[in-house]
Amino acid sequence: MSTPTAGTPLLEVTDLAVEYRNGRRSFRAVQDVSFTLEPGRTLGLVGESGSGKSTIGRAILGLAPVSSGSVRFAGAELATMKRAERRTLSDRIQVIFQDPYSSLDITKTIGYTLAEPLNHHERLSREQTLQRIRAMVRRVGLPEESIHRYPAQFSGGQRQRIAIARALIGNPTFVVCDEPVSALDLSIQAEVMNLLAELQKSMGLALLFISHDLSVVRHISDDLVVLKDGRVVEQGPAEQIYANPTHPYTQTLLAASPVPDPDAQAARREARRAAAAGGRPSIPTLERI
Ligand SMILES: Nc1ncnc2c1ncn2[C@@H]1O[C@H](COP(=O)(O)OP(=O)(O)OP(=O)(O)O)[C@@H](O)[C@H]1O
Repeated sequence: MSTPTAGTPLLEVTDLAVEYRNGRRSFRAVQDVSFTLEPGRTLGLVGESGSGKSTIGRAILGLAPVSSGSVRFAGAELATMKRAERRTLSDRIQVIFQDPYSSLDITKTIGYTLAEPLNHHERLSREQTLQRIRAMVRRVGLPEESIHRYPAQFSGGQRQRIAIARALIGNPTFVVCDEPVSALDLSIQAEVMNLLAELQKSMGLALLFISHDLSVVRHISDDLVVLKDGRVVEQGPAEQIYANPTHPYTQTLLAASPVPDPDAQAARREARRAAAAGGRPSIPTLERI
């Protein structure tokens, strides 16, 4: 499998349709969805509850039934890929879910949880494994001694940091982030989003960032796909869509975004200046802007 270079899509979703079957009944949750994601970029996938966002994320991960269309990752067709072959990609494709408990084994120490992906894919000595784990734990802003503790001994925000560490320790190129901050308090959401934005940049990750909340994806997304009832209603560069949403549904979603706050607006202007100067803006606060 080739490694794409900048300008070449890492992920190419074309005319995707997903149909859930329950006995003789079937339900088409997603149809005619197409988008691309280049290495090192972030695509925000937004829409109301039930619009099909998680279904698309799961289809990419091989967890939802693709009925037609194509999902290509680094040139390989994922939609029809056998499970064993897909497993070989698990060091390159990772996922962060809303609820960190779903990706953390509560009976295992954090050190054990972080060692697992490394043991699967890399031949490291015990000392090298420990070094990688300690470095990753520090990188997500937790003390090194965290590796001896269990998930229940951490707050929700800290647990999400651990889930992020687990997803990233094997150096993936692409991460599906499915509502990763929705279950967290607003102030903690900002911290975790800043962490994700920093790691995305420093590790050159491509992110598919799923959220029902436009204000959450605003600062991190290069491009946006807006979904309604399983179909794309609008897509393009994020700044363009935020500045000039053309579809009434996007306008409604944006209008439903909470009322601007003067401090947050000033912070946003500052962030735009930073972006224009060449850097990706940090996310100063995630109050509803
Ligand atoms: N396993 C399933 N079987 C049948 N229908 C499903 C299944 N999973 C999801 N659906 C339906 O597919 C539609 C899209 O669901 P999906 O979870 O993808 O939406 P979403 O935009 O991620 O919403 P939410 O944020 O609430 O999860 C919904 O109508 C949902 O009820």
